[in-house]
Amino acid sequence: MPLLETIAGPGDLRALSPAELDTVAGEIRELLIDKVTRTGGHLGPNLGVVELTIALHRVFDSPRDTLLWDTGHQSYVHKVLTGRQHDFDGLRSEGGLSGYPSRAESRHDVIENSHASTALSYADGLARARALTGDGSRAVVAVIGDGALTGGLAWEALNNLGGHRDIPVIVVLNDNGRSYAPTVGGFAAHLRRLRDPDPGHGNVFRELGLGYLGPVDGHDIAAVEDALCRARGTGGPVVVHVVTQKGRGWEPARRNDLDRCHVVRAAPPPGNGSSAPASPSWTSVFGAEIVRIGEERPDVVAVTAAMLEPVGLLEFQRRFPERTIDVGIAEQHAAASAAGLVYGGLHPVLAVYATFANRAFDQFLVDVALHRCPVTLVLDRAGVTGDDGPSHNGMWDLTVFQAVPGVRIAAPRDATRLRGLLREAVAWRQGPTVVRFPKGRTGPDVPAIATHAGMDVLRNDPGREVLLVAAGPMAGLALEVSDLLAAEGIGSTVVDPRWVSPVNPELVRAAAHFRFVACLEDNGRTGGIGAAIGQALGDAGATTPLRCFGLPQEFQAHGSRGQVLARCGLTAEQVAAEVSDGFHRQTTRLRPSTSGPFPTRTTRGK
Ligand SMILES: Cc1ncc(C[n+]2csc(CCOP(=O)(O)OP(=O)(O)O)c2C)c(N)n1
Ligand SMILES: CC(=O)[C@@H](O)[C@H](O)COP(=O)(O)O
Ligand SMILES: [Mg+2]
Repeated sequence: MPLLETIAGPGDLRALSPAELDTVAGEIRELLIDKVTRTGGHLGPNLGVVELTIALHRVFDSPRDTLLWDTGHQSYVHKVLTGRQHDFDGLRSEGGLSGYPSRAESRHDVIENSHASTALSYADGLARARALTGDGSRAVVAVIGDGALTGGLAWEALNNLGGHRDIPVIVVLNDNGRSYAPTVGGFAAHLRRLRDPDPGHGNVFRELGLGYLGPVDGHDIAAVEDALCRARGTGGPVVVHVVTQKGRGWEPARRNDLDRCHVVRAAPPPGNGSSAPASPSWTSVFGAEIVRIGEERPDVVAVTAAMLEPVGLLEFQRRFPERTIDVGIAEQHAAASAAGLVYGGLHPVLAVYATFANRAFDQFLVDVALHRCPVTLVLDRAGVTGDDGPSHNGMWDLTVFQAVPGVRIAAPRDATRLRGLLREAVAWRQGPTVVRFPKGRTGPDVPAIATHAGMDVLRNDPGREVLLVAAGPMAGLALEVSDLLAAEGIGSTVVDPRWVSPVNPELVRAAAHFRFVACLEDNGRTGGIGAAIGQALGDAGATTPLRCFGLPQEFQAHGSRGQVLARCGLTAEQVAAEVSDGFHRQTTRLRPSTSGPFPTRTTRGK
């Protein structure tokens, strides 16, 4: 029986000999490689923290002591050691193991979100609380990667931690030299020097008021344990600099110089050798078009926040290395520096995942939009992403960026529209633009039968019964809904605004002529496109009822994109049923009625 089978919880690690610990480490790697290559997930990062996590759980007594994982994508080993080793067949599947820490799964888990650079702030707050409540004997340990440490929020926390030398926090810097690609910037260079110790090493942290221990070989369990015990003994804020190898122990990762298998995709289900040629990914369509634009526009520069390949900028960097900027995991800096790039005469195209743009809202608002900077923000993974869990869904960008004065937001419905709208966005010099598209493949093009005032008409019903407004790739869903409505005798017109914000006044004018309007979007309903259209209809004095179909303003547990959309009522059948019901109720309301909704006279005695 594998020795790992005897590990029901962290306490079982403490009785093992060094040789047995090495055996357990090997068995964990085998488990992760076997399971994650099938389910998909963050295999590289987790193979790099096997020994580190074993050492952490031997030195600290979780959950009495608290282990915080920054970004959380590297917490699989932690899950294996805290009673969940048999749950990995369901990793990232609906109802199965989350790809990130989850309080619902275990009392050993704390930070559930997947947004980088927040754990040190959590640790600072928790340690202060423990000091104030007399709970200071419970250790607070935060594991943060060298990539996450390029995020500004982490330095805000370090500044605070260094300012309170009597509050113990153990910062475990998991330094594998990479985000996806090798980490960038001056601090990354400093870490590289630290990895080759010299007399002056660790002084940055000491200057900041934190202790420094390291560099420690992160694959030597005894050495890591010794450093963690010494760190605990300092009684104050201290950094334990652990040097690890991302993807350690797996040959495909060792050979992968792009990202050490940061994320591996789920193996295709058996017998799924689909013959139909897959359509291109949204990301690849963007990546190819921005290169063509780069050839025509020497003022266009591409900016990434440590995700060059994931956002499709690898070829742009190969072609225009001097016009490609990787700022590290620093979306706020990216947005503010984009304003500087504009002031210097350039047109930045900042490509990030939609959910990560949330943290750059203020810079986009007052550094970019206030100055009417022509920055183009390209939001990949806009809408439901699904298996990466609630903090990864791109369900806030339309809400957040519609609030920015002067911004224009485009939502392409297919590859052809993405190419065209990206060009329109980069050609727009009067202010910021946003182009958003989802994760996955574009699917076939959805042709327009007509265009009107910049909008594409995809289906036209002269009866003016129902108007379906589809934002971006919801066009496909809208056409399916239209078919279902037609089957029950309800005519519908389908329109793709292309530029979804600000609301096209021609859309408002046309909508007022229909008996029922429905808007379909892959964003939260609060402050979404539907809400904006409703506001515009009201402002225009139109009385046409509007139904907004979007994501409920809730955190959506992980699952496939299709499962989450169905959970949110965004299937053709669900939408068509609601539209039909609303339409018929409206029709009933429109019939001349003998009595309004309120009694015409007070009935005596009742
Ligand atoms: C705010 C934010 N931006 C981008 C990402 C995407 N992302 C996830 S992990 C990662 C790299 C993290 O590198 P590091 O912290 O060194 O951890 P490692 O994977 O090397 O263990 C990035 C950029 C994110 N999760 N959060
Ligand atoms: C942890 C993190 O934020 C990224 O690694 C993200 O999970 C990648 O998402 P995709 O798999 O959609 O590229
Ligand atoms: Mg790293």
